[in-house]
Amino acid sequence: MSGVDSLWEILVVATVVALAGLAVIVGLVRGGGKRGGKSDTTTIERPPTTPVEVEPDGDRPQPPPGEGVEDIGGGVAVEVEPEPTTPTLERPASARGRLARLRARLARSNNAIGNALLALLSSGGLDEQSWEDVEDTLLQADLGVEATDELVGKLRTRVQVDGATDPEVVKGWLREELLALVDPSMDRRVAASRVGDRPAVILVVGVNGTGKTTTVGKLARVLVAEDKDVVLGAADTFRAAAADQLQTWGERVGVPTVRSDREGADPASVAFDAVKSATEYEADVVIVDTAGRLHNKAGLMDELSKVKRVIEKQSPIDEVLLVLDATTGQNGMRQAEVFGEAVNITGIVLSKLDGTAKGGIVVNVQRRLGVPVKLVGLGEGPDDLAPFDPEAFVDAIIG
Ligand SMILES: Nc1nc2c(ncn2[C@@H]2O[C@H](COP(=O)(O)OP(=O)(O)OP(=O)(O)O)[C@@H](O)[C@H]2O)c(=O)[nH]1
Repeated sequence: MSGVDSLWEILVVATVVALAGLAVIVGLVRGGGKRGGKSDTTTIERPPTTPVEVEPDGDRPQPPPGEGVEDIGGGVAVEVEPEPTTPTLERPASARGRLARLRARLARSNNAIGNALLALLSSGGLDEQSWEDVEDTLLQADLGVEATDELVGKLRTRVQVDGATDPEVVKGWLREELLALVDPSMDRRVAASRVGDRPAVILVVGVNGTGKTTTVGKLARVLVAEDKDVVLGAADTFRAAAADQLQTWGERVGVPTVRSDREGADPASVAFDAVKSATEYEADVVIVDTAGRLHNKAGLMDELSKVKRVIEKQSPIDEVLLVLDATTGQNGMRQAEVFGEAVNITGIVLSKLDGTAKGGIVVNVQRRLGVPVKLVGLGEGPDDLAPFDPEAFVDAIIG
């Protein structure tokens, strides 16, 4: 064998060895983000760490369409490379006083109830027809038959005994009675603090399109504003974009998302991995988003029970939040009941309360389910989720 041949052989062997080594390194790096026994299905997506904090996008003007294209004259446009940007973190609005801040939105859609009631009650000499009108107004606001009867009964007694028609006095009664129905004594805290040596676990459920993913993203912001370490779990593996959507919410406030690489992956397995990662990460709380499901599809409700059971193999669940679209009325009540049977609901999130004059649903759903409304969604903006405050709510309704 010539010297040249053996040189070639050495070169070939060295190249093969180098390529094999490179392959091993790439494999290790890629595998680095995967977790536990289910490492082939989920990854934890950590957001970039960032030195700069900015206010949320919500109120910032968006770049005009066509930005990045520069007209260099003569009708010729060339693409301009965008300036490299430093990834930035948003600073979410503090949770305190959010409902007061959003009160105008609540009032805009629900003031009509208060105004109609006050007009009727202050009109003096209330006859049967007027009381029926009061009842209708309350029913239209989705207060429910039982609570409506109760409220009208109490107001009738007070009007009979006192006979007052002074609008301010009547307003005071209405405020008192509505507040009693909303029940300020209920514990509305969201369980989001570490329990012993483990993170709190929050599971978010509901039918399609009620606003679950949006709520999880907004809730993460509420908790980040309270300086909590949050991990998100994208167990909505049914809708392709849901995990991306959730991850984007997380990245905006520096929160990692545990998600599957594979569309249609087992949601229980992703939920399990999310809780596991949150434990390893020593997070304060993990919030698991689930796919929207119709309450009348038994298979899907079984799947949800399985997600719950599988998480519980690893950690107790501290909070199961049912997201209800406030505009769905009685159908929403039925959903609430069925979900309540499948998983033990501990709190309600009423989304889209900004677009409906049906604020009475707060009372109705609490009674039917026996669990408190803990959060309300009042818009599509990132900070349009507020802890539910009974007093601010009633004040917004009656003006
Ligand atoms: N006006 C208003 N819109 C909301 C609110 N919450 C959510 N939405 C909108 O509702 C739509 C559905 O929200 P998603 O979070 O994608 O709903 P989802 O329940 O996760 O959907 P599925 O996963 O398909 O079941 C989006 O357009 C949200 O912006 C709210 O409080 N007010």
